[in-house]
This record gives sequence, C-alpha cells and structure tokens, in this order.
Amino acid sequence: MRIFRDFHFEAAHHLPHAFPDGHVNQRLHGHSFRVRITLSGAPSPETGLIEDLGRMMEIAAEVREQLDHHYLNDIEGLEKPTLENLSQWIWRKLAPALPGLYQVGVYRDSCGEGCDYNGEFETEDTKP
Ligand SMILES: Nc1nc2c(c(=O)[nH]1)N=C([C@H](O)[C@H](O)COP(=O)(O)OP(=O)(O)OP(=O)(O)O)CN2
Ligand SMILES: [Zn+2]
Repeated sequence: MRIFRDFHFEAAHHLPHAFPDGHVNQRLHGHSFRVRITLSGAPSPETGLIEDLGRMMEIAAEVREQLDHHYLNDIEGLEKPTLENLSQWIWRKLAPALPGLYQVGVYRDSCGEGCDYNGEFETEDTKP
C-alpha cells in the first residue's frame, strides 16, 4: 500500500552540460515543478496510518524551501539540474527522515515531462 503527497516549486536553471553550444537549453530559463513523494508500508493497527501526511508535508517543506525561486545550478549537488538529478537530490534529502520512502517523482506538468526515482543506483560509491 502506498500514500503520496505532492508539492510544487518554481525555479530557474540551464543545462550547459547536456546540450550543444547555442541550444536553447543552454540559456537561463524557468519551470514550474511538481514533486510527488510516495511512501510504501502497512497501516499501523493502532492509528490506521502508514505515516501522517501532515508530517510528510512538514519534511517536504524544508526541501521545497531550498528549491523554490532558486537558481538550481547554484545548489550544492545540483550543478547539473536535470529532472533525473533533481529526483535523486530530493531522495537523498528525504530518505533519512522518511522511513518507507518508495518513490520521488519530479514532473513538469505543463510539458508532460517527469522522472520517477526509486532509490536505485544509491550506493556508498555513487553518493556525492
Ligand atoms: N532527460 C531529460 N531531458 C531533458 C531535461 C531533463 O531534465 N531530463 N530537461 C530539459 C530542459 O529542462 C528543457 O528546458 C525542457 O524543455 P521543454 O521540454 O521544451 O519544456 P518547456 O520549456 O516547454 O517547459 P515549460 O515549463 O512548459 O516552459 C530538456 N531535456
Ligand atoms: Zn529547463
């Protein structure tokens, strides 16, 4: 069983590492992002909750604060701010505080794009 909570943020970035000289994605631009945090588990027999959705939002708010209305390339660990790297960055921020974290999804709904990350590739070797 899974529960999820969404939050939104606006941010600017550019992707000079991923696109050739003169490409539009080399220029500074902004997006509206939606992040979905999903936990997996069984509801507690006492409370009926896997986790309090309010607590999930409190933890997510700390991450949102670091991203919203920021220039993503300037954030430590987000120097190449693709959807892929954003979802991994958010995972690393949330995982210690959210047992049962199952997935972090980062979406740009206005253009039908997104990335779902389930913690794969996350080993001691790949951590920044
Ligand atoms: N695999 C990936 N490919 C691309 C990524 C990414 O993160 N992972 N990111 C981009 C750029 O961010 C690009 O700006 C996306 O542009 P586009 O798809 O054209 O979307 P819009 O600029 O139209 O988005 P709006 O937010 O609606 O303005 C490219 N590829
Ligand atoms: Zn972009």
